[in-house]
Amino acid sequence: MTALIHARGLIKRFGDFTAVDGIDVDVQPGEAFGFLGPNGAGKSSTMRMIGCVSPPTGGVLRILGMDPRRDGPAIRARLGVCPQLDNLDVELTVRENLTTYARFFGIPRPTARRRAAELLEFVQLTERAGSKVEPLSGGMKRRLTIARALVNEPDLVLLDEPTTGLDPQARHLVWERLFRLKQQGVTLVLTTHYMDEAEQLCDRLVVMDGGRIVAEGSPRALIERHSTREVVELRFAAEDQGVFAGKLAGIADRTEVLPDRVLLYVSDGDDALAEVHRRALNPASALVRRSSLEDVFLHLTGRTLVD
Ligand SMILES: Nc1ncnc2c1ncn2[C@@H]1O[C@H](COP(=O)(O)OP(=O)(O)OP(=O)(O)O)[C@@H](O)[C@H]1O
Repeated sequence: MTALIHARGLIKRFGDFTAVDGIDVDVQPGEAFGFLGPNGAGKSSTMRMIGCVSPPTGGVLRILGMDPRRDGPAIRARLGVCPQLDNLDVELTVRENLTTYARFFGIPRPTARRRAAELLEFVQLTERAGSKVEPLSGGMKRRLTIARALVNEPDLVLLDEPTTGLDPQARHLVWERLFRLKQQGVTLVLTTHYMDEAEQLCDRLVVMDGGRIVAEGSPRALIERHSTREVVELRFAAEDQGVFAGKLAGIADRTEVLPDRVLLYVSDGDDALAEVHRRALNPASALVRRSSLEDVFLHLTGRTLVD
């Protein structure tokens, strides 16, 4: 099977600054693939190269088997792009945003109208079809941007931080729609700094930090490889944090002391918490949870994903 995205040693520099530092990526048809990393990791710079709007400084990049340096327009015609900031046309109605965009791809008017109706139904905006974009909520605008990205029936959909800035309810609605697309076999490539988004949506992902890929795999495989089954999160009064952290030795496979909490990486959280209590340490709060991609990131980089 030919990879829809094939990158080897891909580099993006801005002057002396290297934003993407030699990454290797392959995305197969039907996959939901993610770039997970904190702000500044190089995710958007990578997406912009994949979207053929920013030329690579070095390395190999093939999109849909073509070379962005040579075949940019042909590639772009087969991509659906949902940029980080909504760039909808506020002068137009919701429906017109789709039909006008369809015209850029040379889609005949009747087809554009039919497709717009289907897509508005899909993103649950049919009732707003005739209204202007401005009064829509952030979640509605994002859903419209996703609908717009689907107008040309793309082979590959690129989503740059699809739920950044949305409230939890709006995020879930976007996730639900993206999940539907994934089920339909649409290839999705997304960037995110939300580990729950990556866990929910991505079949496979790369963790990026400082322009490099620091780990690659399915969310489950990454957690199994780089974390323990459970985590105990302990919070102590600020003045006690250092003292207590010293008394936790030997309880966990690994202990992380963060400014606001101590994390114990263990196979059995309840056992570990019982031992904390046996040592007469009284945290202000204690939580046992499963390991997440946040823990993977912390382990690999020594930093939290969202600061
Ligand atoms: N046009 C540019 N000129 C100079 N530096 C840039 C440019 N675009 C991005 N950068 C820098 O490259 C680095 C990576 O940026 P990028 O936007 O790719 O990161 P990101 O992982 O997508 O983070 P974010 O979530 O903030 O978008 C950052 O340090 C950024 O300041």
